[in-house]
Amino acid sequence: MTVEVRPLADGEVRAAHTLFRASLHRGPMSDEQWETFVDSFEPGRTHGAFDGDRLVGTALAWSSDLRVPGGAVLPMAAVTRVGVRADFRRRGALRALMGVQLADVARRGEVFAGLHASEAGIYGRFGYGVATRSQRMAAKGARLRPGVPFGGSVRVVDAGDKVIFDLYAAVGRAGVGTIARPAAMWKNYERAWAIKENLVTAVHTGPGGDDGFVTWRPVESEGFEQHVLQVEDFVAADAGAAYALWDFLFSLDLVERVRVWQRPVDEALQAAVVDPRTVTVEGVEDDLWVRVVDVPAALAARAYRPGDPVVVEVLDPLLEANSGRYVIGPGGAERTGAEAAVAVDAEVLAMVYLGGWTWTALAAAGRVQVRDPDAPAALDRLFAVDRAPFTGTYY
Ligand SMILES: CC(=O)SCCNC(=O)CCNC(=O)[C@H](O)C(C)(C)COP(=O)(O)OP(=O)(O)OC[C@H]1O[C@@H](n2cnc3c(N)ncnc32)[C@H](O)[C@@H]1OP(=O)(O)O
Repeated sequence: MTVEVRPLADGEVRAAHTLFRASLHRGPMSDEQWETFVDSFEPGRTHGAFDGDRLVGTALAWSSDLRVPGGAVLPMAAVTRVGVRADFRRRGALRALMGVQLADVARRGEVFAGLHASEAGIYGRFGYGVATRSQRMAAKGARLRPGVPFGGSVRVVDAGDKVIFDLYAAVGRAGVGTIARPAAMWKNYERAWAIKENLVTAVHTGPGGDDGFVTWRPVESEGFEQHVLQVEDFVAADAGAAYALWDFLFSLDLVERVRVWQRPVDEALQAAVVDPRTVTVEGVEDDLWVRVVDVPAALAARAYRPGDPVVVEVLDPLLEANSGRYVIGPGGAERTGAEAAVAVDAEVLAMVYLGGWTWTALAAAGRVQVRDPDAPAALDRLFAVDRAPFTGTYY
């Protein structure tokens, strides 16, 4: 038995979406819901896996991009809606989908693929690694300390106001690890507005104009006096805008707790509040899983800090063109015939690429083959970044 994978025609996409929803134990969309969703597929980028003429699995991609250390922005396929029929699991449908999809991403000249994983055990085998992480936080009775630098004003905008679409592109992309949000990604907002979900958005205006926004769903916890604000989206151009939005959230009436599930791991909210115990870090979790699809292009595009050059061998049996040795130094990276000081697979390369993990830590964990014991520390000097990489866009 072989599974065949091909791009789906527009008329086949609804069946694929129903299959994907079933893989998450959800029922099909109503016609009304589908109306608001149908154009969230990029033509030619939804793949189907077939057993004969029966659709057994699906995966899609959107055209996005990724900011890398040094500031370059490189094309990235945002992969999502991956699912296989319950009665066809563990028969190679996902493997076939991943193979065809990654080849398609490479053919399109996209340097990366990126996804959010439902389970952490799935995607490493296909060369995806945890490139950015985020912290999940809850605040109860929190107040910012006097002296936390922020200002400006916050306004609540009407449901359906698309001001945040352009605002994200204008102010949300400064950090390493941030990605473009193609129109299809905003469909979740449009769908929530269309079916009148209680999704509230507030925008911060700083000295230079609008520079951040936060979106939340209020959930009643114990009576109307005690709501939990579940923050879904939190975008800020800088720390001043972020603290102004935190201050606004903390100040709202009839709120028992504010929960935010994705903030940068190096945001020091506990140090910015009067009582650090009013803010709980509930977990540090994988954010974006990245697959480096074009290793020479990716290595050449990011910036490196001063230090001695190091030769790294990349082992990538799935995308064999990436395999080989690269000399990496302050001036850039290129292929070399010289002997390698370390060797890594595609998953580990993705983990260190944006600076979210150090080479020394991954070497200590047995994830880097070390041939020269000085090499991991030398690579840490080259790959160092100022801020922890953070994506903060869930899709
Ligand atoms: C980006 C996103 O959309 S994330 C959402 C992913 N989808 C889901 O979680 C929905 C529920 N799950 C499913 O639909 C399926 O079980 C999938 C997509 C996770 C896997 O599909 P399958 O067709 O069963 O995978 P396939 O048979 O190709 O397995 C390939 C390999 O992955 C492994 N694998 C598959 N699923 C899992 C899992 N959940 N955890 C760990 N390993 C897994 C298999 O054991 C196999 O390993 P091997 O290469 O060492 O033999």
